[in-house]
Amino acid sequence: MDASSSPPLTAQSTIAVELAGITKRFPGVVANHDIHLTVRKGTVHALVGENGAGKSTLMKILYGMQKPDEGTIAVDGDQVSFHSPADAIARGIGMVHQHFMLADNLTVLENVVLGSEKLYGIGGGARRKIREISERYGLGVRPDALVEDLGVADRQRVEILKVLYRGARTLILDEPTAVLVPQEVNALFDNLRELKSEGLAVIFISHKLGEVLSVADEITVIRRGTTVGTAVPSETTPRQLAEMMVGSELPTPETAESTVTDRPVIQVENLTVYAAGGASLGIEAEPVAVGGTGVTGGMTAESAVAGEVKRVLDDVTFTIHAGEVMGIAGVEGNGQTELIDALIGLKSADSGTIRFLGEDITPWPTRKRREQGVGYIPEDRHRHGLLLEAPLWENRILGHVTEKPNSKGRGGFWLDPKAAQEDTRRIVEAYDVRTPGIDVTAASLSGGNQQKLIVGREMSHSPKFLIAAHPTRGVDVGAQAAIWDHIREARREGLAVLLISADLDELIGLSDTLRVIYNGRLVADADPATITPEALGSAMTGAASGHLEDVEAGQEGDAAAPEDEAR
Ligand SMILES: Nc1ncnc2c1ncn2[C@@H]1O[C@H](COP(=O)(O)OP(=O)(O)OP(=O)(O)O)[C@@H](O)[C@H]1O
Repeated sequence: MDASSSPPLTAQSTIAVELAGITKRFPGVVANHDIHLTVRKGTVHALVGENGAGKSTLMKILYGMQKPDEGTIAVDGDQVSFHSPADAIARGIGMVHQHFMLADNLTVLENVVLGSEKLYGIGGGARRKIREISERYGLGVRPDALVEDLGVADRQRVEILKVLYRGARTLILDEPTAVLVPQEVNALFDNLRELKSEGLAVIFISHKLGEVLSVADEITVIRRGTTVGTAVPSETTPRQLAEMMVGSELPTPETAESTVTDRPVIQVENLTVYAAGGASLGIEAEPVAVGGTGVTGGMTAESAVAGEVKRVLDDVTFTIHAGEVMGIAGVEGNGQTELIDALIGLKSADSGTIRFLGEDITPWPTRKRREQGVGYIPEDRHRHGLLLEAPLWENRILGHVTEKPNSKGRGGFWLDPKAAQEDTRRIVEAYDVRTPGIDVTAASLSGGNQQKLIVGREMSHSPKFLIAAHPTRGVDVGAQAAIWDHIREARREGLAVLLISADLDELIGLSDTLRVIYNGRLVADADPATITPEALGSAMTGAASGHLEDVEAGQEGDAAAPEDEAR
């Protein structure tokens, strides 16, 4: 900054937030040790570091969710002491969490005013304010839209608007791009630039180092709980940034050779699932009585009148062979969740069949599928992957209580806590789960380390078919490479994988075959060796179908690849 510019800005007046000497201890862990962070107004300040480095803890301290053991916080030059998020909000600090906190069945306006009714009321005043903020920062938020009808990117904009409505001048965004496709990431970055130009400060946490370098003005690197330096984006590469994070040179990732065989492991034919409640993809549908109850209670094909009920999965056919990773690209909400649920048995097929190693498993319950070798890395690790309040080793057993020990002596731990504890120690070691021990609760692990534990657990059972939903979401670059290596190693031994990921680099890097899902249908396929993230991203919005290389060459196809094609 040019200090002689007029009117002169004192250093203090340009600083939004200053954290000094922050230390925070948990039993067995020093999460933050003497951390210093200065965030200037009108900038995007990125915070990067390995899983468990202490980023979230630091942000929870700034947002009043946790109290530091030592250190000071200054906002706009004033020393503050926060006892709750309400205190932080009152001083203009806002946080957009990775897991959105909106009520689906309420409108945008209702969600925004909830808890802040005193600010602008609940009617015309609130609506006017929402419109004003939306226009000012280019958020494109409609106050009367129902949140459940909104896609992920729109929900995120509502969350951002919500904190701006409460008067935030410093916004903390915790891994905001993890759930977005490239086009949506660009739109978010445009929004952030608008916020900057109005003098707001944004603290941006991300593991995607390329994005960090493109959007940040300043970068602070945290390693093992302490600040190790700052980086200037124009003079830094993603690799250099990663090396600052880990404190050593990164190994060059191995290149993957194809291991695809011609032995089908999973064969899905004409799989169709109807929306239980109608318009889950945001398309109008007639209400239809749902047959059955509980999680497997989808309606029967007979009860659904064609054309009236939305097919959330529409005539889906594919085969995955031993040694093959099949990636599915798609904007969230296009049938991925239903496909996963149908494969693991949480949702019943309304028509079509699922074969596993030649056997028709369509009527099988989840437990039987799991016992026979279907591994499952769920989309929502908190809801389906972990018992947050249970110790790590009990989480090791979760979902595998009925299994007999396999040839490697793993599994069947229900009556054998010692074996579970031993295997948990092995996973902690093999997957580099950063934890003081295996008796701490899953809740006390950092997000990325929770993910590593789940992946380790599922891989331990030597699955024959792995459903992997966002297997490296929230995981740092080093741990991502390690998880890929584990999956590739199992693939070499014949594992078949269905990979669903919002990370297009991961889809392209790990898959042997690629499909695009749109509106519940597999509309396109691509060769991971040649496709670009941009072309894939564009097909995900429904802009292209058929074989994507053909589309680029101007010969649009109309169907997915032949189902038994092996590479
Ligand atoms: N409530 C808690 N109780 C005990 N330990 C905790 C608690 N919260 C965090 N920790 C520990 O503090 C350390 C820092 O965790 P933190 O969540 O801040 O990391 P992070 O940098 O945000 O990681 P990630 O990238 O995986 O989200 C970790 O070792 C974690 O296990």
